[in-house]
Amino acid sequence: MNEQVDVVVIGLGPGGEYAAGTLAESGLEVVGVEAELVGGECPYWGCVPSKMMIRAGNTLAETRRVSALAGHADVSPDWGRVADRIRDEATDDWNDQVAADRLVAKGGRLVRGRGRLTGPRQVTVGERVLQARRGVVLATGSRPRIPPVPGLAATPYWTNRDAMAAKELPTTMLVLGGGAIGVEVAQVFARFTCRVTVVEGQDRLLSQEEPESGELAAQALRADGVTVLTGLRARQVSHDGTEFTVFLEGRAEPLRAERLLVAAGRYSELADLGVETVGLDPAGRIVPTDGRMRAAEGLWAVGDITGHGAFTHVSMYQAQIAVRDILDRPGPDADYGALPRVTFTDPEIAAVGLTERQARERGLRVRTAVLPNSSSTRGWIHGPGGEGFIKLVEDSDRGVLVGATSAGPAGGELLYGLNVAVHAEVPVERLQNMIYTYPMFHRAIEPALAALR
Ligand SMILES: Cc1cc2nc3c(=O)[nH]c(=O)nc-3n(C[C@H](O)[C@H](O)[C@H](O)COP(=O)(O)OP(=O)(O)OC[C@H]3O[C@@H](n4cnc5c(N)ncnc54)[C@H](O)[C@@H]3O)c2cc1C
Ligand SMILES: NC(=O)c1ccc[n+]([C@@H]2O[C@H](COP(=O)([O-])OP(=O)(O)OC[C@H]3O[C@@H](n4cnc5c(N)ncnc54)[C@H](O)[C@@H]3O)[C@@H](O)[C@H]2O)c1
Repeated sequence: MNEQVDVVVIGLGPGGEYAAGTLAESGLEVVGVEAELVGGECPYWGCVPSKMMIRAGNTLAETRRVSALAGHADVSPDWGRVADRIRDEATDDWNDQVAADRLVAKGGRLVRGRGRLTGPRQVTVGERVLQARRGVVLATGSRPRIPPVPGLAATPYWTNRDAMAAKELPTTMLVLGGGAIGVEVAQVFARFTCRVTVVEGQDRLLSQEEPESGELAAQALRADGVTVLTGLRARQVSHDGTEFTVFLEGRAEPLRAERLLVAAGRYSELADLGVETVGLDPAGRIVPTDGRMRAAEGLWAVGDITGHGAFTHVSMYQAQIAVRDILDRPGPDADYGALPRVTFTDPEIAAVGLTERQARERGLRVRTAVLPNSSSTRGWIHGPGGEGFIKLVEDSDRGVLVGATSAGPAGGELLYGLNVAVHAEVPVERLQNMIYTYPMFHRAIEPALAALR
């Protein structure tokens, strides 16, 4: 069956769904192709359920601080409440009808199935061949990377999908990987009394971020009873029907646990997308794009597949740019200089732009400052749970911030001001002469600016 349409969007995660819906609303004939659930990883197995868990875990942690601040509270964690809320409020029990209807209400058409490029501006889904007059948007996201550890593939390991859908928590869990997923899930599960061990191959948690961020994450996890092992890799994994046994390099004693969560990064599979039919490398790790998200003639790519940061906000930002380009509307090219990200541990660890190391590697002349929250009035008032810091990275030749980290109880929200400063290249001298509200956590930015060395 051959059909002519204006645009075909393959993959309806956050970026694809936005692009398909917006293009359809603008009057184009749009087909969205989705192999699983409309909405993608974020609402069903990613951001939304994980943040719902974290909200619950943080509530428990806060009540445990009552004794230090306000009296006495007895808390009995109940994972059932969290699992129910994820089923009822977040995922509709992993049913995407509402999202599918939303696309149709905007004028789009949904084709369920796995799409692949079969030539320029052409997508095939099963027997159906869709010819897209304007072009195709590729938004097929990413999947968990399973490291090639001997034995691992044959075991019933968990990925983020199993962790997000868990109706009951295991009593013990090993987490392979101390990145964003590893630390967020480890802390929540520990707060619901699961005994968790995180094994991270690099010498610190959150290894892409500032060293201070990794240290803070490790401190926070340890305070919740998590065992944190860094600089160690698994060399053999097995499962005996009940329990996992994991041998680590350089250690004779194995680790054992009821569950093993693999959180060792994600990858995009291009081999089955037919990208070679439009001149792209099917063995590539990402789809390279220009500033307008163009990947080839009549092809745009957005989201995790572009390799510019596996975040929902990146996918949606890119989708906005691709939509503008498809509709021939003016607007700036994609700019990743002020890419914000937040790891939702308690305390939240947020960052924008370059780390100190990245800035130095780019040959910038760098001044930095690190200020602990405890040195600010608000940090001191907050007491337990107020741990964190502000770190600033300045390109001293230009006198602007090129990176910043804000960690603390509101670290993610506080990042917004720093995000604007980095994005808009606000001169440090101007930042030093504005009024900072007393006694907010963000007030620590003022002395941090003064401490740049
Ligand atoms: C546990 C977890 C927590 C996260 N938390 C956050 C967070 O707090 N904040 C944040 O910004 N990001 C977070 N992320 C990352 C975020 O979920 C992803 O960056 C985002 O979902 C990527 O969007 P995307 O548009 O690239 O597509 P995806 O969400 O990856 O969706 C791609 C869609 O394409 C479909 N598809 C794939 N191949 C085909 C095909 N051939 N044909 C048809 N359909 C296809 C898939 O079924 C899927 O629905 C988290 C991720 C995880 C796993
Ligand atoms: N709050 C958020 O925005 C949020 C939350 C979760 C996930 N995400 C996104 O999803 C992506 C995937 O998350 P992730 O945590 O799986 O990946 P990640 O890339 O953030 O971290 C993976 C970690 O696993 C380690 N690792 C890899 N192989 C290993 C091995 N064999 N043994 C031990 N450690 C190993 C890596 O060194 C790395 O630190 C993130 O990069 C992020 O973009 C975002």
